[in-house]
This record gives sequence, C-alpha cells and structure tokens, in this order.
Amino acid sequence: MLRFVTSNAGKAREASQYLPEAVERVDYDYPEIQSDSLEAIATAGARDAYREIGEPVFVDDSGLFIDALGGFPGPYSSYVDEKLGIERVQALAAREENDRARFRTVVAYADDDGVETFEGTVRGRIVAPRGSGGFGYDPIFEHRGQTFAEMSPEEKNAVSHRGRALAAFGDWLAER
Ligand SMILES: O=c1[nH]c(=O)c2ncn([C@@H]3O[C@H](COP(=O)(O)OP(=O)(O)OP(=O)(O)O)[C@@H](O)[C@H]3O)c2[nH]1
Ligand SMILES: [Mg+2]
Repeated sequence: MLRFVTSNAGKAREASQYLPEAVERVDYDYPEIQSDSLEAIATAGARDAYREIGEPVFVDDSGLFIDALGGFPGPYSSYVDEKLGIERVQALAAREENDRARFRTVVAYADDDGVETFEGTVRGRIVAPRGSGGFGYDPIFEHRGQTFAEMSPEEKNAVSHRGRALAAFGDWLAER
C-alpha cells in the first residue's frame, strides 16, 4: 500500500488508476516552500509529510508553464488558479502569438533512505475552455486536438505529465 499525501482529490483519483499497488490518500496540506523548482518543492514536501506521518509517503507537485508568459504560472499554478481562475489565465495567453505550454509533475517519494523524485512533462497549447472532465487547468490545455477535460481519465493518464511521472515511479518501485 502506498500513501499519497495531497489536498487535491483530482490528483488522488489519477494516481490510484495508475500505480500497481493500492493507493491510500492522506489529506494533509503540507507546507509548500516557495521556489521556482517543482523538484525542490516536492522534495521538501515529501520530507515534511514523512516526518509528520511516520510512514513512507509520496507527494506530487505540478504546474502549468506557458511559453509566451515566461513559464507563468509554473510553481504558482495553484495560487493563480485560486486568485485569478483559469479563464483569466487563458485570456492572458490569448493575447500572445505563441500558444504553446507544458504541464510538469514531480512526484517525490520519502522513506528511511531519503527522497527519490520522478518527473513527467507533456506539451500542448492553451485554448478557450472545452470539456467537463479532469480538474484545474484541464479545460484550457489541448494535447493533439483534445483538451485534457475532453479526455477520459484513462486517455489523460496515458499521455499526461502525472501519468508519465507515476509510470517512472512505478518502474522504480517494481525494480527496488
Ligand atoms: O489542468 C490541470 N491538470 C492537471 O493534471 C493538474 N495537476 C495539477 N494541476 C493544477 O496545478 C496546480 C498544482 O498545484 P499543486 O501541485 O501544489 O497542487 P494542489 O495544491 O492542488 O494539491 P497538493 O499540493 O495538496 O497536492 C493546482 O492548481 C492544480 O489544480 C493541474 N491542472
Ligand atoms: Mg499545493
């Protein structure tokens, strides 16, 4: 059994569909450090959550990086979603010629041996919102003609930043 520490139910749903072992969600909002690096944020979070919970845990730190906006909102994606909302982020991006963006996830796993990180990236374009699935920025992120909110959970996992990071994590767990 794997413990996934996250305040985000959408992330937890995707992880349990993906990993070979059962995933138990721990709804603990660990303090997030301020950094430009998802690796640094996830590593500090996993360490903190492991200390708090006393059992091996993993966390997921993700962000949407819009090329024309210098990678904004990046590590601040959660804060920006809360304060502005995805429509206003899309409106900012729509003023630019270049509509390219990427999603990144860093999964960090902590146990007695320390912290291991696993990364996943997917490229796409920022579009006017479409679709009702997924969560967060999914309706404005288009990958190969479909937004993430128009995909089934399985279709999204097969190509997504999170799916790729979890696949790398799963491979590492299997070989350990
Ligand atoms: O369209 C999306 N598709 C995704 O697949 C996805 N994954 C994350 N996000 C959003 O990006 C921010 C990450 O912030 P984040 O990593 O700190 O997560 P969080 O604060 O929601 O939960 P957690 O930190 O307790 O795990 C949050 O606004 C998430 O909603 C996504 N948006
Ligand atoms: Mg967070």
